[in-house]
Amino acid sequence: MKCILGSFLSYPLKGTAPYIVLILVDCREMESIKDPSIYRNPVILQSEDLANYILETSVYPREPEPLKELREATSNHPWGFIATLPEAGQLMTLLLKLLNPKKTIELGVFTGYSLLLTALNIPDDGKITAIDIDRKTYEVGLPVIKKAGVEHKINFIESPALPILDKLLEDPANEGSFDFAFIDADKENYVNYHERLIKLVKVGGLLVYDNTLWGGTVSWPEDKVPPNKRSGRNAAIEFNKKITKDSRVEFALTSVGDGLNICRRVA
Ligand SMILES: C[S@@+](CC[C@H](N)C(=O)[O-])C[C@H]1O[C@@H](n2cnc3c(N)ncnc32)[C@H](O)[C@@H]1O
Ligand SMILES: O=c1cc(-c2ccc(O)cc2)oc2c(O)c(O)ccc12
Repeated sequence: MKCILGSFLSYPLKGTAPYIVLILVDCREMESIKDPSIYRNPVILQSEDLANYILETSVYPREPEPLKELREATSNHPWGFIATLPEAGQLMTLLLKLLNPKKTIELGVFTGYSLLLTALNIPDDGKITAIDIDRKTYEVGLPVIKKAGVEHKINFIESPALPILDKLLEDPANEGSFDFAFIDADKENYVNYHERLIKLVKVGGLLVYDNTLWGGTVSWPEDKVPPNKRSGRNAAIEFNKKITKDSRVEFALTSVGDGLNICRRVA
């Protein structure tokens, strides 16, 4: 279906009647033009060129081969754009190297980019509890995870995350037992995840939340945000507000990728 992108009056020949020229585009393209999320980091960074500069000079050249392979396998998936961005992955890798966690948890696996990078950066006897409602997407990346020799570190659980966190909290031995948590599932539940994870992650451990700037829309007036982006934008605003007031963490709301809110449990 075609949509009207623009129009103008044309006078082809002197003395002839003017006619209206309509500029038609495919409606899906029109949707993209109105929706800045098709551009990587459209508002968070100054420009698309700057995002590409970071990727081409610093991220892609140092991206480990298995992650590149998994990212390429994901690019064919219709929902490929929701995967954790490689520049966010690079910062996570650095955090993992600094923290050296043994026991981690991930909410929102999709095809496994953040999961694989975590598995590559914890010790051989390290363990990741990885939770997602959809095992099929995990299976897209699983051959790459197996080839990288890190599947034994992963306990994949196909389930909504909240009941699994509640189940973990039924056993007091799990309290303060995780070194690192990465949260990238449904954004509307971030505040609920935080209340559980703050008890599961030890003092000194990290909780890293993705998409906390939601394409830059957190700073837009709500009526300027496309309706399909409002729920994520409002969830990110509510979550960031909660973290700012939460004395149990020190944190940095960073503009890497789609906005990583990096929290360290201090109490
Ligand atoms: C943005 S993707 C995760 C991207 C992933 N971290 C990566 O590196 O590619 C979000 C994932 O959260 C999952 N999800 C959505 N709601 C969920 C829930 N309530 N509990 C667990 N997973 C959920 C979706 O199935 C999807 O795979
Ligand atoms: O456009 C999205 C959507 C999601 C999303 C939506 C609903 C869920 O239950 C989970 C995730 O996540 C995204 C994401 O993590 C991202 O980095 C970019 C875009 C989206």
